[in-house]
Amino acid sequence: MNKLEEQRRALLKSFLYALRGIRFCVKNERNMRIHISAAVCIAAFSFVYGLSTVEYGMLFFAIGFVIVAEMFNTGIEVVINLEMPSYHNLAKIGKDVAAGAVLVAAVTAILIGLSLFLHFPKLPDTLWAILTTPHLLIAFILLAGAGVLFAFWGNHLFRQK
Ligand SMILES: Nc1ncnc2c1ncn2[C@@H]1O[C@H](COP(=O)(O)OP(=O)(O)OP(=O)(O)O)[C@@H](O)[C@H]1O
Repeated sequence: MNKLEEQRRALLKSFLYALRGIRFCVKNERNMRIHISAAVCIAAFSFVYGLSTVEYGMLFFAIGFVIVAEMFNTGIEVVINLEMPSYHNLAKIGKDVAAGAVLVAAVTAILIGLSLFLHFPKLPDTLWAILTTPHLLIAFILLAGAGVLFAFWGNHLFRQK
């Protein structure tokens, strides 16, 4: 195997490990699935609402920020559980700080969401348009229902090892 092929394989492997990490979080962390479901519903709403390119950038950054925070939290929890399965004050601080980071990210995302969507009369007009357009209403009800199912029972979609 030549050097280039070796590098290509190493790159592919690290990409697969990263995907495995994402899969672990989605499978094992209900909060992660709640974030994903909420993000999909908000993204769908934003397409009806209509945002500028910069606003879409802010929205997707806020979504990614929360998901990344949740993944770091999960990683820290796993390492603490490995190193300190019994009660320890430092383990408690570590987990509480990691959970605090997710809370900060979520509050930041909510503030960004409010600054993007809290515009009058655009917000009530969009909600009214969804409520009075049957295909949009059905699409959002199905999306919200699927989101709830995925958030609370989505772990069953994964093969149990
Ligand atoms: N080994 C430990 N020593 C001391 N306190 C701990 C320990 N493990 C957990 N805790 C405390 O219990 C809280 C909950 O921990 P847990 O591991 O159950 O995470 P969690 O809140 O269920 O996270 P998630 O819902 O994201 O999986 C922590 O924030 C921490 O305060």
